[in-house]
Amino acid sequence: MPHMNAPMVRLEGLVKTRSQNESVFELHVPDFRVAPGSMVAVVGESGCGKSTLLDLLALVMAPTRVDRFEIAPRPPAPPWDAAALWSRGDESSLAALRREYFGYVLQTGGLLPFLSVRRNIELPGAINGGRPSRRRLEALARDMGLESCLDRMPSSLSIGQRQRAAILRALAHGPRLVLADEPTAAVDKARARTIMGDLHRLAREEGAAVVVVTHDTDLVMDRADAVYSFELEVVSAVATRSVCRPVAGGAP
Ligand SMILES: Nc1ncnc2c1ncn2[C@@H]1O[C@H](COP(=O)(O)OP(=O)(O)OP(=O)(O)O)[C@@H](O)[C@H]1O
Repeated sequence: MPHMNAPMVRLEGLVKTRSQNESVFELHVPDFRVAPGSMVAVVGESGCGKSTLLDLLALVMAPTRVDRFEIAPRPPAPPWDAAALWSRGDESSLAALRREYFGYVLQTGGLLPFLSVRRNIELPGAINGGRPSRRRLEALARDMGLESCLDRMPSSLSIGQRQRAAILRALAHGPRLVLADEPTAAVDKARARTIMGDLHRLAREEGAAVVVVTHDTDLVMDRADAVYSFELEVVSAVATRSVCRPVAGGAP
């Protein structure tokens, strides 16, 4: 079916300008795409614009300019025109898109310490009025090796287990786009590899698109379907420009 390879996220000609005191940072994203079932990694040195790009993709930060910004969570239904939603200031549609179709994995997991792992995983769905079925949740937990962890409190889990639980939480309500900000920052290299592998496999099985931001290029080079990086240019004493492009051989 032709729509199977249509990008879930398509970003073209984006510019985001951020200023702080007298310094100005300008991020350029000429062409960024993520296909369903694929994992795209965003790598680069500190300050190159990774979090800025993730915030733009998460629809929590408005682009300064953008030629095309489309999100197609349910092909063959036509994509949402995020550029038009931003230019109309349609916050409620942007919020609905985020709530219904997006999942997030944070650096340190972000599990609430006073709820069991199961309740943590059910929470986003409960807020949206649709918690995952017990069967789905337990099947996913089995798949992630977390069966025995569901009814425990996060503090009794290892850091690696907590991070896998956070991935499970992001995926349990069936998001179409998963945004992961340094999801392996808190674990050692061997665990980080396993977690990245799990994230990729689950995304593929679920047909979700994943964008993962990381400092660790080695970790994602042979795992991601595409890798984007940044060319940072100091324009003047106060201005920096960063251009986000696919790394050779990693174009989606
Ligand atoms: N709230 C803000 N207001 C203005 N400029 C900001 C703000 N936050 C970040 N910046 C600037 O935007 C640029 C990109 O920051 P960003 O956080 O996206 O980089 P990053 O690649 O995620 O860095 P790190 O790996 O250190 O988290 C930096 O020059 C930073 O100083």
